[in-house]
Amino acid sequence: MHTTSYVATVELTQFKNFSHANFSFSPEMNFITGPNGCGKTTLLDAVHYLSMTKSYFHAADQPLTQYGKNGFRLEGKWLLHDTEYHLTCVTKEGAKKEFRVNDISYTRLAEHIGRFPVVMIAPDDIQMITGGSEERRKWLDALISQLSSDYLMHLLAYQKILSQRNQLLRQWAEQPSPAIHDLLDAYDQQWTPHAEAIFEYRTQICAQLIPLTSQFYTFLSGHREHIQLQYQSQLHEKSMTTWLKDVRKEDLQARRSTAGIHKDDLQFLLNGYPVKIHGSQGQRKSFLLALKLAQYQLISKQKALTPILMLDDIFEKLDPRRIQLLLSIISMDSFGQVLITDADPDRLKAHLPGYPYSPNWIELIDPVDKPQA
Ligand SMILES: Nc1ncnc2c1ncn2[C@@H]1O[C@H](COP(=O)(O)OP(=O)(O)OP(=O)(O)O)[C@@H](O)[C@H]1O
Repeated sequence: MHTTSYVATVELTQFKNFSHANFSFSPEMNFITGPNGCGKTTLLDAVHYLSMTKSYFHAADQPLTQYGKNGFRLEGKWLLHDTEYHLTCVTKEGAKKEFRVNDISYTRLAEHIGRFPVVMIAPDDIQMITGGSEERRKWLDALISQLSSDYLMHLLAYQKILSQRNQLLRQWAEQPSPAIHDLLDAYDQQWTPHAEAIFEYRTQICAQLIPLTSQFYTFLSGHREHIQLQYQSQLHEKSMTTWLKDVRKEDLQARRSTAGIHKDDLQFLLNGYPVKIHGSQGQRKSFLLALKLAQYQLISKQKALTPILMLDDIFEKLDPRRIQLLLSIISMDSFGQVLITDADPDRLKAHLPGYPYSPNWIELIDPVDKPQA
């Protein structure tokens, strides 16, 4: 039996265009509409921030702080297993970010990740399909990190050693010394167990993710198209230890680490051809939706609770039939709270007759006293 995890209210202070605003949400479907630039995406990002301790769209906090201010505050009331949680985040220029749940701060922010799960789908996510392999690894890493703090720990350690190892290789190129081999041996000994653990996690997750994504895509295409996905990793061929021995010379020449799980990728095929090259815009978007819905189902299954699903302006380029099929998927019992933004309320209204719940509408207006840069 799944528990619904949902956000009941959020309060935003000095967060982008919101000087101060409160919002209440339904535990089921929420439609957020309003003209371009009124803050629909920002509202979803506030929910994401409270759930993941960071923005979905910006790596740093500074672009989120309202122009001319020196920090922002976000508060939210979450319901999880019928218990209320108050999440608060306060940022101030030059000070450490404060993050509290029911007035208790974390020693490490990473401890918060995965407690109040969310899945976001936004237009730029299409980069996962059309962009380089880093986009797909980032997505897979965020997914698995929500499921396992052990994975996140391995990933952070792996990345730290990768950057130190690359720095060492660059330094060696400037000042070669035979001591490099002992130093690399020491790094590699520490590095290998993290690589093997990450590979193991990715293999296990992909084994579940691949059939789920295929099912969602087949459904979204009205059973007319089929996809294939593949987890690609050098570690399928041989162990990390063997790779590191085999590429030592190459690493020294290239002045960077040429083998490891930072080279992994996911391959997406539609009817046997790379969707990145051959897929139409609607087909690529459907692929993205199928991946994210599979991500949702995985998190939901492993945590035995339904994450918050946020769809930011994703209907563009989808034909009405695919929109209807998508809405029918997310209105199934296996989905919990959904937050959808669209600048066009009529597009959402057009699909309401087939929708089982009466949604909560949040209509944002273009603020007259919009803060200026
Ligand atoms: N640091 C900031 N301080 C104040 N306002 C900001 C800041 N950064 C961005 N803005 C403004 O805040 C608004 C944020 O808009 P947001 O992207 O949330 O709108 P939206 O309703 O999703 O728009 P669209 O329909 O175009 O996607 C924009 O008007 C933007 O110019």
